[in-house]
Amino acid sequence: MSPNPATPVSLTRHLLEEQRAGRINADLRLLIEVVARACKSISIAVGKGALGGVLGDAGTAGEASINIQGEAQKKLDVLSNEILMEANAWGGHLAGLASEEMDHSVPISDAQPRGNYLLLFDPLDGSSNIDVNISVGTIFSVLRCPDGIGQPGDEHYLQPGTDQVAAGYCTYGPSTMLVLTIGHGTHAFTLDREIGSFVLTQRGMAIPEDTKEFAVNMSNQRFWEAPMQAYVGDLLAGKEGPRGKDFNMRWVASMVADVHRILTRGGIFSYPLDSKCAAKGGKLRLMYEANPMAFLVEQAGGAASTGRQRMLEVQPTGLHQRVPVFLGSRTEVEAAVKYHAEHDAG
Ligand SMILES: O=P(O)(O)OC[C@H]1O[C@](O)(COP(=O)(O)O)[C@@H](O)[C@@H]1O
Ligand SMILES: [Mg+2]
Ligand SMILES: [Mg+2]
Repeated sequence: MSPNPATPVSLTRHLLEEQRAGRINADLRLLIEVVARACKSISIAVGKGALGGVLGDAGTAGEASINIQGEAQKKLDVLSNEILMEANAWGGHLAGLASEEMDHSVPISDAQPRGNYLLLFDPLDGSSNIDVNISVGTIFSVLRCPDGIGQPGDEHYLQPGTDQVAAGYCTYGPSTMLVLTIGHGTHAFTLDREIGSFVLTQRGMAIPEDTKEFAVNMSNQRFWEAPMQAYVGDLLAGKEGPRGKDFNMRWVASMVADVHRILTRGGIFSYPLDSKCAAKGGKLRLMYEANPMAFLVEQAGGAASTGRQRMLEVQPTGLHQRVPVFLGSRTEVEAAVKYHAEHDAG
């Protein structure tokens, strides 16, 4: 439902209304505001592109800088991480944070009393698209810090996605948009560059149940498991095939952009297990990519799965754990899961 443009609702006002309704407390509201402010700074850096000297690989003297994922970091990966770290360094509402770009979580040491929340983020999603001016983004997830512990360690972040108290992403595209849930629907805010604040532009996003659009990196097809081969084979067979309808395909290779399209008009996004990434458990990360996106999608009436389990019920075993991902329009995710279940049942 599009809000009344005559009375724009800023993110601050929206969160205050949520607080008055008892759906969020002041600490969590403040945390989300701080993350949103950091995303505004990242949006400015991304928008400058070559003029800001932010394109290209991090690292010096031809020496690539490799993160814990074994991936060469981009300058914007590092800069976005620093912006989020600095914005949250004063602590207050936060006990600790963890990032795709850092090996271990970082406790907010000098925050007295210690904050109640843990923040996880993918500071720059879609890194392979940075240098070619295609939409990229930031993804974040918020958990409660367990009571009765001193400074949180990596083990305290290993909570299932159902325990998230907030999740969101910011996409840096033609416009900068923040999409957010605190467990009461999924809402979209557009950055009004003139006034410098996020304004509510879509309240209660709703993913259509059915879809004719799928998103997957088809170049990995020969490495997929048999059920995934069969599932996509039937999509490609179109209306002459067992699915009885034609499907279109999209792949931006920025998860934020592909998921934003799905939250806006439906579809299914998948990054399945394949023989190239099987040893790692998948390509995408559970804690700061799959879980926050799954929370947003479910709150918009969609579904999210590993292909074999509801994403939000996966018990995490590692901060940078990877999982297969299927999310989007409910009936289509259920169809993909059914191919895996039938295969596994022999
Ligand atoms: O290069 P591929 O195989 O198409 O993978 C693209 C996927 O990898 C990612 O770029 C991984 O995220 P990062 O850029 O944060 O590492 C996703 O955004 C995207 O969906
Ligand atoms: Mg990512
Ligand atoms: Mg990233």
